[in-house]
Amino acid sequence: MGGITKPGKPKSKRGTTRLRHKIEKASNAKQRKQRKLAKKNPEWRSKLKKDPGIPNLFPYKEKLLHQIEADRERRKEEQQRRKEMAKAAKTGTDEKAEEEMDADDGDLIDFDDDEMEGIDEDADDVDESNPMAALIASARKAAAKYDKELQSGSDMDEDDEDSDDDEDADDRAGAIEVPGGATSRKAFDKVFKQVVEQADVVLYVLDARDPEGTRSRDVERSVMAAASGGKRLILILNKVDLVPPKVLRGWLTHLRRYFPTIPLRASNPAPNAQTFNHKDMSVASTSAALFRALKSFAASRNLKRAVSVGVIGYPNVGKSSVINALLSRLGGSRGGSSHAACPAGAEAGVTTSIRRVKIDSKLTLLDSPGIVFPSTSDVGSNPNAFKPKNQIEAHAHLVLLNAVPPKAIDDPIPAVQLLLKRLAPRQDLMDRLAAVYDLPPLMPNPNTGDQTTDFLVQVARKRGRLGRGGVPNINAAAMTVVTDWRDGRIQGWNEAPVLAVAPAPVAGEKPTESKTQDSEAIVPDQKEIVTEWAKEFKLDGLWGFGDAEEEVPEVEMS
Ligand SMILES: Nc1nc2c(ncn2[C@@H]2O[C@H](COP(=O)(O)OP(=O)(O)OP(=O)(O)O)[C@@H](O)[C@H]2O)c(=O)[nH]1
Repeated sequence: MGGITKPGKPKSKRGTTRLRHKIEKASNAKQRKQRKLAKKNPEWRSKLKKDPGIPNLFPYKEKLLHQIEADRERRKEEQQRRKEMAKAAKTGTDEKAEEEMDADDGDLIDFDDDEMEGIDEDADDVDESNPMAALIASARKAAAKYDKELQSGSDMDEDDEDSDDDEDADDRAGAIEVPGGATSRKAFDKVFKQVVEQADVVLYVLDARDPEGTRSRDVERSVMAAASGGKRLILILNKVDLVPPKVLRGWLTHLRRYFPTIPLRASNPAPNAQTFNHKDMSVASTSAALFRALKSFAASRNLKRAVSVGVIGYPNVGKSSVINALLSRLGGSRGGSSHAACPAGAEAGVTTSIRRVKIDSKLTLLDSPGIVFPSTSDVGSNPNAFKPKNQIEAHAHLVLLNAVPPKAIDDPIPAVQLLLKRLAPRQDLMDRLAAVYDLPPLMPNPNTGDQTTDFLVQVARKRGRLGRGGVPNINAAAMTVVTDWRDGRIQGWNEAPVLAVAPAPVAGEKPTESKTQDSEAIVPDQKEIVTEWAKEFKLDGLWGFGDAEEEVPEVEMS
């Protein structure tokens, strides 16, 4: 036996190379075809989209599951009822049932709306077998709708220049790192120094919502150091549309104890901002008043050269808007953004980085604003400044002053906490805040006394700031709140400090005012200086601005 093979039989079972290749080719072709078919098959996609559900660690899981379950039950009951009524109507035995069914249809729509918290009627389109997915989808739709609304609002803005400004502001804000120590700080400080040095009139822009918070005594001192040389400092109380007239009056009275102060609306508000209707305080009229004051000053100086005007202030108070408002008064050429091409009237031969725009033969505008960065020494020297408890609160305060660029805000939650703390004593403002997000009245948590987390969870759900598995992303919600605050969609302001009045006026005598609360006066004769300067700027007409008793008008949505 062993080893002998019969002649004529093949030695091995191995096929020919040609056959092997043929089989390989056919197999590859078959696999290719299967892959192609699988791609076309819709099941393939839906398999991948498996909902991961709510993570166990999510603190509101129970609540959410309950809600989903109740939702499902009610929907089932409604469906059952509709079925029965449809059956009755079909048999024609009960006409009433048909009517009822019609009415019920309306109810059902209402019910769906309620359940989806009024987010979107289209939410019904999504897969009903997965309520969690439906909830997330509808919330996302609401977020998209809201973002679109904001977008179209800014597109519809009458003044294109404003939206350009916003972009510019964002760009520039992005360039600035957190105030206090970035490399770009040096460049900004240099511009600030140049503006103060070169300007005859320094316009110090303050935010009307928190004038003392955006006011630096150090800056005022540095400008005043050059006052004997004829430099003037004027306070510009900007964004007056974001505070009620009574609050504005209080601040004008307070600030005019230090420097001549001019109220201003430098720009139109952001879309959906909640503004107040002030008599005679439009963008055009207030910027015209400022322009007139500057022209009066230039005329009173009667110099051979033009008087130069510089603008300084905290980030985001509206410095560029003030420059643009003044530039827009140039005949024909719309100021546009501060980065617009230098108008033809610009003086040649300027060696610094600051451009000068010639407004007329007597007036020149330095068209780069000087940014004032908040400093801790201000808090010490300003008796009216907010005193933060710790580092976190100090940062939150800066965020609420809009002095921190959005990219540099790592944790916006403390800012929302501080905002709620400030608004809490004013029930009307708390109610308006709830209304902004379409929430029920805001209540402090009975256990912690704090409502920040509860509030942010609700905002996240309303605005579709949801993470994986529909978990509310409270960080993103907090950022939304911070942006809404920055753009005036959330109302809030500080009231001016009340001046102490001597207790018992002698009969027949006028009550005498005691010293201002600011014990450290900038110069001894502040009152005299303010009066003298006001004359140079012919502010007498403006002096009574806002003094007349006025009713606080209704809030107006822009
Ligand atoms: N409601 C309201 N918003 C204003 C007013 N003036 C300016 N703004 C808005 O405030 C935001 C900041 O304005 P900017 O002029 O860019 O402020 P800025 O001080 O130059 O800002 P930075 O360049 O970041 O320092 C913009 O969204 C403006 O539209 C105003 O009078 N009322």
